Amino acid sequence: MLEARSLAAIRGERLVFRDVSFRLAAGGALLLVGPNGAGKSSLIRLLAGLTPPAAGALLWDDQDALDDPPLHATRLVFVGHMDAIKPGLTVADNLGLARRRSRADIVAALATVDLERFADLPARLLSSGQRRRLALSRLALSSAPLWLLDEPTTGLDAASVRRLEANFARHRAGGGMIIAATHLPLDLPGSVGLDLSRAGS
Ligand SMILES: Nc1ncnc2c1ncn2[C@@H]1O[C@H](COP(=O)(O)OP(=O)(O)OP(=O)(O)O)[C@@H](O)[C@H]1O
Repeated sequence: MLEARSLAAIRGERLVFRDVSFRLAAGGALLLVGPNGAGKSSLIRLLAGLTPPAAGALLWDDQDALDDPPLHATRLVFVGHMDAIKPGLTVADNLGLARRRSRADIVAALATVDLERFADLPARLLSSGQRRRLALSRLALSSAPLWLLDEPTTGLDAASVRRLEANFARHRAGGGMIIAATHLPLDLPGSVGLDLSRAGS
């Protein structure tokens, strides 16, 4: 169970949001919405433990989640909208970079986003939507329960969005949790919406 209690974020000198509270149980999904600048990315970074909250608390199974940042990092995968892809490496080597992975695991992860036939292509040759899919294939390499996704479907074609939605459904069926910020329609059945335009000062 992930629980946010009255979280607030300050970026620069500005209070971006305050009093953001929610609970997310195993299998749950939370959709962050709100206009540009409402603080969706700021909240995701905070939930990922990348920036501290200005106020409030984040709990994991009733314990302070941010007390032990390395432990919190093992609970989640964060796919931000900067794709963090090394253009000089092949598609497969981009996935094997952080930890040694077997070729079979890498190809299986690429297959979740229909990129396996591009495994040996330099990543710089991918289109922007394919780069996005490569970033999203990292989800399949992790067993972390919490997926934090910033604009996951930007630049994706309709078939890729549907494939991603199926991946989301599988993750949730196995007890995983999803928090996604998006401006685009995303089919996350039973998800809860959190509108950050109502959480400003
Ligand atoms: N590093 C930073 N330093 C100062 N201000 C920042 C920083 N990052 C973000 N901000 C400000 O924080 C506010 C919230 O930004 P954030 O990126 O969280 O919004 P968002 O809801 O994700 O927007 P978008 O829909 O455009 O992606 C904005 O006013 C932005 O200018």
